[in-house]
Amino acid sequence: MHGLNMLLSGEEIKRKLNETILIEPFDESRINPNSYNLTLHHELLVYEEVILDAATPNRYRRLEIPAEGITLQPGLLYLGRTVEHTETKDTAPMIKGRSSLGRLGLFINPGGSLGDVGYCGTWTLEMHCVQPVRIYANMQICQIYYLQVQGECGDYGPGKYQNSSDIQPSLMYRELGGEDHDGQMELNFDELLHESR
Ligand SMILES: O=c1ccn([C@H]2C[C@H](O)[C@@H](COP(=O)(O)OP(=O)(O)OP(=O)(O)O)O2)c(=O)[nH]1
Repeated sequence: MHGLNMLLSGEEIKRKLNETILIEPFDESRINPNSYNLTLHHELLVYEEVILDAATPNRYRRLEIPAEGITLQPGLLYLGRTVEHTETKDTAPMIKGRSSLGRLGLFINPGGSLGDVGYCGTWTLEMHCVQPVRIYANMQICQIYYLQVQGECGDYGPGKYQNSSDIQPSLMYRELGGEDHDGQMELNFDELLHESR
């Protein structure tokens, strides 16, 4: 008989891999005693609004993390994503920023983020820092861990973030009656600058 809210060990994550847990790509060296380290994709989004409005799409700019890294600035929210696509069939996945980065004042999904049983996709990461801090693409940024769930779960299939493969800004506006069609506009300053030359 399993206890409530049991946390899967690293060994159990490996046993369930490709059965009820998918982590793609998977690297055995990133298994921890009771979690697995996920890595940072090379793109970030930063909102370009003076005030973020929960009820409408907000414009954003896309940044590429160069090989030499990028310095994050305090006072801005950076959205990133994991390189890895994950899926679970019968456990609730959670992600949590690594303590090694918390110790640099870089907060990733503060408080940890609870995923849904049945979520398939890459994870959108919410990051902000206390002091300017340099980060690099492909660094091991957060941990995913798995909780066993008591009782039946509904289907997350139609969830609004299901099958994310890009960084996904907030879709809260859909709940608040905001229009989809005026677009969560992506601002391509670099392209505009090129065109005006
Ligand atoms: O920081 C996070 C938290 C969650 N997720 C994924 C996994 C989760 O299963 C899904 C939905 O997350 P959550 O349930 O927290 O979002 P919501 O705002 O309640 O949306 P929904 O109504 O679709 O559940 O998004 C992320 O990518 N990043």
